[in-house]
Amino acid sequence: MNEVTQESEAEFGRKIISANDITKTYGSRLPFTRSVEVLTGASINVYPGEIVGIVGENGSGKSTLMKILVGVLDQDSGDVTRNGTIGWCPQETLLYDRLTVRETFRLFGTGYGLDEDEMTAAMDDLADRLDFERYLDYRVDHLSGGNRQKVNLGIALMHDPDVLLLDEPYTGFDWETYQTFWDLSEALVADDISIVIISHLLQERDRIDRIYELKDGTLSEVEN
Ligand SMILES: Nc1ncnc2c1ncn2[C@@H]1O[C@H](COP(=O)(O)OP(=O)(O)OP(=O)(O)O)[C@@H](O)[C@H]1O
Repeated sequence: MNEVTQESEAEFGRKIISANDITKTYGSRLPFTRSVEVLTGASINVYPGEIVGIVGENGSGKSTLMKILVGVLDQDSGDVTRNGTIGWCPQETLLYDRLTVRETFRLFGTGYGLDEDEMTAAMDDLADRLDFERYLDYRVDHLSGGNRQKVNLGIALMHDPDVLLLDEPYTGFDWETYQTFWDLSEALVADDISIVIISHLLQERDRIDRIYELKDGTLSEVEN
């Protein structure tokens, strides 16, 4: 093995997520409409314990990129490597309306392979930290938008992921919850968990370690 390869392997070991030269074009939804070329060679690295922001205009492809990083959408070309467990908070909550919050945690907890005690401990801890204990027996379709987002975030966190990918997670949060969200994020980062966050809000920039801008299908790191 030559020196360059050894060096890149050593560096690679530190990356939680590494994506190189990702391309993605959506086929046209309707006949006679054009396909949409969204990503044309996007690359990003995420290291342990950092908060990485992704900014870009509406429709620039941020959610598409995040879905590819998570692994729920396939890229057309390029590689994604994940060195840890992932928690994902999609822009539109993927929750089942007819389940209660408690049942929702059981469902996802089972999916994550947690046992009964782990599930209950994670749910109680997150309900306390995000302040939704009193809604545990509410059906999801009876929750306010902000409380659905809290549950969405709780679900993304309940299996102690190594990296949390958040697609505008605080839509609908009130100010107090927004602060709680950032306190929680700081605690996670102190535990070496990484956070990738799609954000539109300029006032958050000082909370974020590195920012990538998505423009014309590629990512470039911008001054923070
Ligand atoms: N399933 C799909 N099929 C076809 N086109 C799609 C699909 N999903 C997204 N697009 C298109 O791909 C482009 C990028 O969408 P995407 O949602 O990734 O952007 P975004 O940067 O997250 O936008 P926003 O800031 O508005 O949330 C848009 O032009 C969108 O219309």
